[in-house]
Amino acid sequence: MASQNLVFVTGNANKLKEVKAILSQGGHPIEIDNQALDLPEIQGTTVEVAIEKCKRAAELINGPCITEDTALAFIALGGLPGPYIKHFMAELGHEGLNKMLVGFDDKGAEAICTFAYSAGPGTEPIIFEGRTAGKIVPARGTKVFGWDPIFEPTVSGGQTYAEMDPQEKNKISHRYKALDKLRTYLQSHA
Ligand SMILES: O=c1nc[nH]c2c1ncn2[C@H]1C[C@H](O)[C@@H](COP(=O)(O)OP(=O)(O)OP(=O)(O)O)O1
Ligand SMILES: [Mg+2]
Repeated sequence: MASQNLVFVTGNANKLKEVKAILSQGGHPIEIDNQALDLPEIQGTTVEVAIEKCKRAAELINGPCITEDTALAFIALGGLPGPYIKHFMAELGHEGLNKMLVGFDDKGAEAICTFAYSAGPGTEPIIFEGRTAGKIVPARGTKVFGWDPIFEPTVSGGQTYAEMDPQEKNKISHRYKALDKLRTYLQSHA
């Protein structure tokens, strides 16, 4: 990156908080600015959604930027709701999301974070993906961020994301893993 700060285009305050926390750690902290735009999101794979969203963001702010898409993929449902989790979450809530899996033995799920970096309008965004495996459980913990209360990562010792200390979540999360790749890219292209 050049000397200018990176702009993270997101309307989600909780995402921004975690991204700032994760990128402030390590030897070379990366500072980011935020623009809270509600970008249109197409249907498709997590990568297709992420690429189109980032292209649109770069056009709107007319400069380099990053965007982020979060998906929650239920294994028994072939990866759905996936990138559509926001709408499923809004309509069904934690209880409804659990009920979607009632007929299935497999409660496995994967949290997927897809960052996209655009060097500016007209350039092809680059994708950085992070995945954390776990399962869907009845809600436990603080109801602060989305589906955190119903996602129990495999490596958390039985805690849901919402029961974990935020710093602990940020060490194993889908978002952390994607940002780790983005950080490596930005540092080697400084
Ligand atoms: O770590 C997380 N833990 C729990 N819930 C989460 C997490 N990360 C995103 N979420 C929720 C927010 C939204 O309901 C959906 C993703 O939708 P997504 O379009 O990527 O986010 P958004 O529209 O809120 O913000 P943005 O302006 O960056 O698109 O999953
Ligand atoms: Mg969104």
